[in-house]
Amino acid sequence: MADNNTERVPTVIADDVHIVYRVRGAGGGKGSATAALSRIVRRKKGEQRGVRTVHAVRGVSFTAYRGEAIGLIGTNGSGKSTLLRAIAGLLPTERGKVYTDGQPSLLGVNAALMGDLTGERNVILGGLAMGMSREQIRDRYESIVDFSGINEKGDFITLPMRTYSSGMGARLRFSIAAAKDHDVLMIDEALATGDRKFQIRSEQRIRELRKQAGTVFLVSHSLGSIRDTCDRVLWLEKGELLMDGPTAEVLKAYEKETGK
Ligand SMILES: Nc1ncnc2c1ncn2[C@@H]1O[C@H](COP(=O)(O)OP(=O)(O)OP(=O)(O)O)[C@@H](O)[C@H]1O
Repeated sequence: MADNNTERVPTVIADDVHIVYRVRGAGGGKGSATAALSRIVRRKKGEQRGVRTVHAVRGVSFTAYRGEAIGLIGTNGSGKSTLLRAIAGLLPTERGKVYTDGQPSLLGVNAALMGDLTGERNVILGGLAMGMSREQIRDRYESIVDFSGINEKGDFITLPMRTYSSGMGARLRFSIAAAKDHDVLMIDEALATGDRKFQIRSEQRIRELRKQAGTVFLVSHSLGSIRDTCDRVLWLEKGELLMDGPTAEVLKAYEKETGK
C-alpha cells in the first residue's frame, strides 16, 4: 500500500449518483400493438414522445482516496463506463453529485485520437490534450513510443493510426496517458486489449502512478488485471453498487455469483 495512503486524502466523492441517458428517435415499430402499448405507458410515466430513457447508474456512493487503485467490475451493461464518464465530468448527473480533487483524466479504448494521423502526430496531439507542453512531449516522446511497444515489429509509429490493430491503438493511448502524472487516472479496458508483456508493463506503471499520490480507477473484465493492480474493488450490477471492499473479498463474491 502507498505510504501516503495513511493520510486518507479524498480525491473523488460520489454521493448518491444517478445517471440517465435519453435516447431520441427510439420509438421503433410504430404500427405494432406492443409499440402502441409501450407509447401509452411511457406517456403515463411523463416521458417525452420519441425519447427513451436508460437509468444506467442508480444511487452510487463511495469515496476514493489518494494512493488507491480501484477496480470496477460487473457484467456487460452494468454501468461501469457510464460511472467513469460521470466522474470525468463528461456526463451530467440526474441526481446526486460527484466531487473531485483536480481534473480526472479518462483513458478509454475510445479516447479521441485521430485515425488518419500517424501515431507520431497522435502522441503530440494526445500530449497537448492532456495539458503537456511541447517541450514535455518532446522530452518524453521516445519513452512513450518505447513503452507502447508499437515499433517492436517495424516502424509503425509513422503509419496512420487506422492501420493499427485494436490492441496497438489501446497500447498507444495508454502510453500517452501514462506519460503524465495524474491526480485521478481512469482506465477503461485499456489493459485487456494489450498482450501479456504490455499488461505487465502497464501494471508496473499504475503502481508508480499510485506512489505519486494519484488515484487510479480501472475498468476491466480481466479479473487477473484487477487482482494484480487494485487493492479495492467496486462491483456494479444494473447500475447499483453491489459491493465495495478489498479486492480478494469482492472478487471471491463476484466469482461465486458469475461462476467464473
Ligand atoms: N450513449 C448511450 N445512450 C444510451 N444508453 C447507453 C449509452 N451508453 C450506455 N448506455 C446504456 O447504459 C447502461 C450501462 O452501460 P455501460 O456502458 O456504462 O456499461 P458497462 O458496465 O461499462 O458495460 P460493458 O462491460 O459491456 O462495457 C447499458 O444499459 C447501456 O445500454
